[in-house]
Amino acid sequence: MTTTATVRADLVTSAQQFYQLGWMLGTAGNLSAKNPDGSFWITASGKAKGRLSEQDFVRLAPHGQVLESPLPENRPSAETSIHQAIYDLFPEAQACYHVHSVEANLVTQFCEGDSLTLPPLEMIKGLGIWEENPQVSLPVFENYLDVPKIAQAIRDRFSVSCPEVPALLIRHHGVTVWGTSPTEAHNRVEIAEYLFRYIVALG
Ligand SMILES: CSC[C@@H](O)[C@@H](O)C(=O)COP(=O)(O)O
Ligand SMILES: [Zn+2]
Repeated sequence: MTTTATVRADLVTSAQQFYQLGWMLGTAGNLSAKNPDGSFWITASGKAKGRLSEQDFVRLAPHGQVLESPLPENRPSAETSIHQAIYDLFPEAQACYHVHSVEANLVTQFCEGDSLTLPPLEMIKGLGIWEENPQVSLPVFENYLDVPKIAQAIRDRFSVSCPEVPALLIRHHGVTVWGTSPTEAHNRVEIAEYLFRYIVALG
């Protein structure tokens, strides 16, 4: 059974693994996952992601009200508005993960306008695309200092046209993925990062 404690344990484990892969260095990135009551736990802002504890989170209502804060100084991630946009747009999403890798930034040079063509590799199945020779693009968003402006751009674009994959790239920043469980979101981060590494290696 999923409890609010197991949700945080999953997020701590993923953060440690992503940190070890160099995708959550310093305080970079943020992870969230929903609870059975519709609230969600999100990493508190500015925490070192390689050394998270279950205290380093905030539980929020869908509209952002703080419901629980294990440490009084905890503040929700600066990028909470992006997680909220994903949960509002995709009701099936139960977890939303955002990481910063070097490759996610290097692929910027291969973007065409506001999308990045993904290579037609078997690994694309991990993003839910079951086609032969799939022609799939990843949506790309500009990176604004004002994070709610990024969230609004995501809402505007995805409410008109659904992304082909459960992921998006913020230019010069990092990838955000979502899934129907923390495990699925974790796997999708790994798949997205594999595709970025492949694109960069291919040149
Ligand atoms: C290394 S600073 C990165 C931040 O500006 C931001 O992009 C980020 O991913 C982490 O912000 P946080 O507020 O800790 O969730
Ligand atoms: Zn970020």
